[in-house]
Amino acid sequence: MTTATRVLVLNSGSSSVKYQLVDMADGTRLASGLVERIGEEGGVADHAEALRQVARDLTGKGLGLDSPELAAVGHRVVHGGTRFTEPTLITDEVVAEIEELVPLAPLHNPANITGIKVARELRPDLPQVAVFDTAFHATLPEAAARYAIDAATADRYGIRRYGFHGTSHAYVSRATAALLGKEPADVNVIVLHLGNGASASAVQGGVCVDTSMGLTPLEGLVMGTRSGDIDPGVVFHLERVGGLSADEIDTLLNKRSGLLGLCGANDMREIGRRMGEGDADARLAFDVYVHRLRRYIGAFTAVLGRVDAIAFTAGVGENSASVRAAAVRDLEALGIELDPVHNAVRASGARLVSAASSRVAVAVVPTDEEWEIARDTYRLAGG
Ligand SMILES: Nc1ncnc2c1ncn2[C@@H]1O[C@H](COP(=O)(O)OP(=O)(O)O)[C@@H](O)[C@H]1O
Ligand SMILES: CC(=O)OP(=O)(O)O
Ligand SMILES: [Mg+2]
Repeated sequence: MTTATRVLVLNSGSSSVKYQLVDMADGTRLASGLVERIGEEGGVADHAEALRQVARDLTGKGLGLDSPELAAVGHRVVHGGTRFTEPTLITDEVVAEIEELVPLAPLHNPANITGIKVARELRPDLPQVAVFDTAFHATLPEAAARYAIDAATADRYGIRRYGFHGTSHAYVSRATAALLGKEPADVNVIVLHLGNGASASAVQGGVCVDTSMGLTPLEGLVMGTRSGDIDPGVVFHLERVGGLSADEIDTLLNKRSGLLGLCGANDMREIGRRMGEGDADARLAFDVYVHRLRRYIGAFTAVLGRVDAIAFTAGVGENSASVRAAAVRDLEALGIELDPVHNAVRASGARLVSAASSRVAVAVVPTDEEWEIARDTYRLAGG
C-alpha cells in the first residue's frame, strides 16, 4: 500500500482560483496553477466551473483528484471570525459556520465555500481542512484588537480587528528569522504583504501583536482597488450628500479605490511605466501608496519597541525595488538603511537588501501561502 502524502491546496479568491499540489513527504511541488477572470468576459462562468477546470488540469497532468496518494485537501478561508482560530477539519457544521461569516467577508468567503463544496463532492472520503487568514492574528492583544466604539454594540455585532493574510504573515515572519539565522522567538519583524490586497503586521517573537487590516480586508494600506484607511465620516458624507447606498459605497471603496481610483491602474508595473513617462496621476498614486506604508512602518516600530527586520513580500513587495526604496528612504534615525545595489538586484529567493551598517535588517522574502496551508492541513489531517 502507498502512503498518502499529497495535499491539494485550493485558494479561491474573489476572481481567481489558485491551486498547488504538494508532496509533504519531501516538500515537492507537483503541480500548481491558476484559473483567472472568473465571471468576467473571456473567463469561466463561476467558481464551481473554475474548480472543475482545476480538477481537469490535474487529471491532464496525470495527477487527478482520484489519486490514492492524495491525503487531504486544504482550503484557504479568509474570515474565521472569533469562532475559528486554528486550522479546522471541515464538517457540514463547519461549512455552515463559515457561511454565517459571509457578511464579514462578502468578497471572499462565498468563493472559499464553493471551493469546499466542490472538493467535498469530488472526494467525500478525504479529510478537508479550512485554514483561516484570520487565525495568525488571534493573538492580538485587546488594546490592538478593539475599536474604540460602544462596547455593547461592538460585542453584539462582532466588531473588532481580525486581520487577514495570516498564512503569509506567519510564513514570512518565520522565513525572515531563518534568513537572520535566528529562532522566530528571538526576532521582532514588521511584515509588509504588498499584493493586490495589502497588509502590514507586527510580529514579536513569532506572535502577531498588531496588523493593519480590521473587521474586513478593507482597512489599512492603500491597495490595488481598496482605499485602506479613510475617515469613516467619508461614508456618511457619501450617503447623505452623495446619495449613495451602502452597497454602492462598499463597491466604491473595495473595487474602485486604491491605486485604481487614484490613477486608473491597479498594477504597480503599469504605474512604474507611466511615472517614467511623466504621468502626474500615476506619480500621485505611487506617493499616496508609499506615504501610507511609511506611516505603518513608523507605527509598528513604536508597537514593537525593538525592530530586528522589515520584510517585503507578495507581488509588489517582492518585485518593486522602487516601492521598497521609497518606503524606507531617510529612515536612518530609525536604524533603517537600504543597500541600493542589493535592492535593485532581481532575484527569486529570500535575501537581505539592507546596508551592512543597518541596525534593522531589510529583507525581501517571497511568500508561500499555499505551502503554509499545505503544512497546516497535513499536520491536522495527513501525517
Ligand atoms: N515586476 C513587478 N514590479 C512591480 N510590481 C509587480 C511586479 N510583478 C508583480 N507586481 C505587482 O504585484 C501585484 C500582484 O501581487 P500578488 O501578490 O500576485 O497579488 P494577489 O495574490 O493579491 O492577487 C500586481 O498588481 C502588480 O502590481
Ligand atoms: C484578505 C485579502 O485581502 O486577500 P486578497 O489579497 O487575496 O484579496
Ligand atoms: Mg495574494
